[in-house]
Amino acid sequence: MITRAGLRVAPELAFFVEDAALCGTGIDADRFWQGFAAILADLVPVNRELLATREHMQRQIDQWHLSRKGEPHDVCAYTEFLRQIGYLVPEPERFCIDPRGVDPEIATMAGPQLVVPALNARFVLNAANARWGSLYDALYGTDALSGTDALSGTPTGGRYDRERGDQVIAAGRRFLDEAVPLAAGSWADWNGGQADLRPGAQVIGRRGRNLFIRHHRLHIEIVIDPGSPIGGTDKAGIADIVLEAAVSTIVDLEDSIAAVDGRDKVAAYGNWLGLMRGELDARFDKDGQRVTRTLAADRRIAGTDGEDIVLPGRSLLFVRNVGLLMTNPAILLPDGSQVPEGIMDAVITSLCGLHDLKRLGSADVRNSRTGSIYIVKPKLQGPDEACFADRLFDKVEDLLSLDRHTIKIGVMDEERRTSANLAACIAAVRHRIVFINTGFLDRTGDEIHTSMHAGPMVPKGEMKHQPWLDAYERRNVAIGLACGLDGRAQIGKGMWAMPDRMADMLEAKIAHPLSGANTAWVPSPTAATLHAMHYHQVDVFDQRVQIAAQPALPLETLLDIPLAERAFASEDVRRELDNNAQGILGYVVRWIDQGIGCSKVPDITDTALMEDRATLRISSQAIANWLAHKVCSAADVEDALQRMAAKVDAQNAGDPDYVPMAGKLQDSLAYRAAHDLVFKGAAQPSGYTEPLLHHWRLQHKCRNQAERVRDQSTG
Ligand SMILES: CC(=O)SCCNC(=O)CCNC(=O)[C@H](O)C(C)(C)COP(=O)(O)OP(=O)(O)OC[C@H]1O[C@@H](n2cnc3c(N)ncnc32)[C@H](O)[C@@H]1OP(=O)(O)O
Ligand SMILES: O=CC(=O)O
Ligand SMILES: [Mg+2]
Repeated sequence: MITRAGLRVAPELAFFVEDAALCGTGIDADRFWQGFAAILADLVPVNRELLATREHMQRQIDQWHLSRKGEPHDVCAYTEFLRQIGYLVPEPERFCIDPRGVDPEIATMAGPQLVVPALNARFVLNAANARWGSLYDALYGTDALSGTDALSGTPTGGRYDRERGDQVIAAGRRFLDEAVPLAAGSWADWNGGQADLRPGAQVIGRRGRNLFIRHHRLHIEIVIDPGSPIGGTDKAGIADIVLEAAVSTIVDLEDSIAAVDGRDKVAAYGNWLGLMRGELDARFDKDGQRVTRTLAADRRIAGTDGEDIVLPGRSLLFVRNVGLLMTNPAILLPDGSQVPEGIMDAVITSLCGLHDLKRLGSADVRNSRTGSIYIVKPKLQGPDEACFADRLFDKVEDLLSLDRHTIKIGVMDEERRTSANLAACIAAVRHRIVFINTGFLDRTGDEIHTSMHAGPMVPKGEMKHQPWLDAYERRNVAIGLACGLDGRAQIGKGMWAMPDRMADMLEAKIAHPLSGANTAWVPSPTAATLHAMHYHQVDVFDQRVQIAAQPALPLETLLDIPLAERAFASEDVRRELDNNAQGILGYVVRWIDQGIGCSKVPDITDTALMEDRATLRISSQAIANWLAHKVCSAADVEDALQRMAAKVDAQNAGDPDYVPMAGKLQDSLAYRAAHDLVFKGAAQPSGYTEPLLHHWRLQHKCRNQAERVRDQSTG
């Protein structure tokens, strides 16, 4: 560690800050470190107090339930109790948010939001470029059409399947007929000439022969290339239909990555800096070819009125910082304790954002056109924590000489205390808020943890149908609208966590724009392209007029605890335990052994599920809850973990880097991490998985390092 302004800083972080992030900003390194140290001196005690408040409230809630064991749940008394302990705060007076300089992608457009783990430059670049996506590729390469066209699954062979291709082309035409119909006739009969559209959509111009259409503020590019293999088979020469897709993207430093020390943090910050400078690139081999991926250029088109039009080539980028809980050894404070990671993230990701605002990198690539830095803040619990984030961002702005409220905040509504006090949370950041998003995965984990001692919860799969969840989703939109987010900020919905089930997504995820959300999360660029179709089917801004007129669901429904009001058959218990244990092990083994924070983990039926720390929180809390209420015994859980370790080993048999767990469970740090997550789950702060994951990942790094040293010394 090297010393800077009384802080001991990991050398790689100090060098990153001084040799890269500060370069060209005009901020002197000494001034930066002094300012950073002053922020820490001011805010670390507040951060700690807020965490202590969480613990104190949780203990009171636990006590409430324990002292009423066996009694029916009294919602009125419970709500009153939550008010008394300050868990519920008074509703603020009516107000309207007023962030300034918000990009249209956030304020006035409706479209998919992609999330991408920050540590993977190849994916990060792909995400930034996912503003435009080929509809033909998305329909051809997935199971998207299996519902309507009886296309079986995804294509297998490498050769073009003409029959499948024809069905994709027909589906593309159907989409155009529905979204942007011609004044007369069908797109299937269009010959490539002039396109007269029905009111609601406009042809805005051409790029070469390609036609650009605007509808619901989103663009569609009809690619005309009769010389291409696909265009050559088409009477209008249409080679593709390209949709404006991932309107915004979240570059994630939180639940989808494993960053436990200075080295990991610098890798993530480095990718964010590369994006903010417009200079990030990635070189890799794909299908036997060397590929260099860089950021896409904007699309310049000749407008129908003779003026040139520039359409953004890249998704508008947010960066998700971590929350208040974790500390990181990248910086040690004067008292020897670790830096709160969320404070470090705010300072350094904003410093990187300065490169975009000051245009210090590529001259052609810009993120925010309105001069904002967009930070997503996860897992905030209640208005005091939202206030804390506001204060932190004020201080970062002062450190970086930015105008007040340049740094915008996206508030994840994913903890129960935030959902229950959402208007007050929004009020606390009213001058800089640019989104609320229902992160239902974390929210489900918190639902279980908060009421851990109220009784056994319903199985994981039933959570989605519980009254609290409907109340949570609908109240979020209603409160967002009442606080003036319409036209000023995003109201967003959660992740589609089955990346390979695109037909199901097409059927289900239209519910998000229908609910009044102007964005919703998707796991991949392909999913973004397919989900973009929903925003052509639904005019979210019209939809909101009806939603705002509906009566709001009461707070009591939100606070309804999803208790299982029945006994479970032993085979149901076993199935649920197996399912959770398998998901936990499948995810954790990659996290601990390989540092992979988000992956497709096959579930017990071999359906690939996107697993991240939030889904792990649910599975581990679900088992911890059933253990606490003796729905299952410790022996049942041990048995499930052991059997599932063998199953996970088999599922990973093709991975050359995989180290099997079965047969040497106690030697496997990953297995021990999974074991702790369950058996120590009830005692984890807010049921979070980070403390144990970080602990075991650091152990793994130490073990690897020790082995390397031993190998070197033995020659
Ligand atoms: C609760 C929450 O917090 S949700 C938010 C956190 N979750 C996420 O961030 C999930 C983001 N998604 C992902 O990380 C990935 O899609 C995964 C891990 C789920 C699946 O990854 P893989 O198994 O590698 O996907 P798959 O093999 O189907 O596709 C890989 C291709 O798709 C691209 N891709 C997949 N996901 C993404 C993404 N999120 N962003 C950009 N590109 C992506 C890759 O770049 C790759 O293409 P390339 O070869 O041209 O580079
Ligand atoms: O962050 C998203 C969630 O669902 O949790
Ligand atoms: Mg979350």
